[in-house]
Amino acid sequence: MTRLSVNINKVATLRNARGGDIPNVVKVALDCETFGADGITVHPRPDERHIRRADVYDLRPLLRTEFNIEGYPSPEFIDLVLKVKPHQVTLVPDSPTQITSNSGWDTKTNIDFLTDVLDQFNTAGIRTSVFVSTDTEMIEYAAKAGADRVELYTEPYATAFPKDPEIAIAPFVEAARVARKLGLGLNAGHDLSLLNLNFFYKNIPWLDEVSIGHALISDALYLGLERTIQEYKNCLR
Ligand SMILES: CC(=O)[C@@H](O)[C@H](O)COP(=O)(O)O
Ligand SMILES: NCC(=O)COP(=O)(O)O
Repeated sequence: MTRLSVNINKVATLRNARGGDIPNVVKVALDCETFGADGITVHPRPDERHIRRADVYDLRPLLRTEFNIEGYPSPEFIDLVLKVKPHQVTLVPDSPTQITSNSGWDTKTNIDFLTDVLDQFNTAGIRTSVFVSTDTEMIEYAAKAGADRVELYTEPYATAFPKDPEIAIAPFVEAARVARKLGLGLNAGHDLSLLNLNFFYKNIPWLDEVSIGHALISDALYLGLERTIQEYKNCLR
């Protein structure tokens, strides 16, 4: 079964636009779970432009499904994750000024850093995932660093999909096979949508989890949150 983790960053973006508590991020997360989400993902960024540190603490005791925290492993991020102890932490190589994640790790260059950080999370009993491109050497070094899983950065797939789905998926199938051979679990995310998700799943059915935010929350404006989550779940069958 491929799990759907709903990324609620964009719900916090909307909340922050007015400075109040509408929409309430915790309520939306709990509703996502009620509507069928298998997990909740947040990506607290240093400027707290969407998810705030306080949201992460508020969510932890109330969620009933898997909690995945993504982010760059700065000392502050590591401290937050070790205190909150989510089910999974996903390491992303973002600089503080980035608009959104736009690449996977260079796991070879950063092997010492990643090994040290992953060791801290593994010791704390938190499942670890490393955000990577489809470059198979990067996946091999993620395994060497001690990751439990890799998350494939799917923006290049989403961009190439409308023109030629077969060409778009090919490097992802190869990367997924390499990850499986290395004994790594497999996640995927970024720009997955109702348009491209089912084809991705059909080609890589051993995928453990997808985390989806931007397109899913946008679709919910038209379809409502409950129907949207059901439609995304239908893409994973
Ligand atoms: C790690 C990743 O793929 C990102 O998609 C991220 O979690 C989304 O972050 P923003 O919501 O800040 O664009
Ligand atoms: N890890 C990817 C994620 O959580 C959501 O990415 P997106 O759907 O907002 O592009």
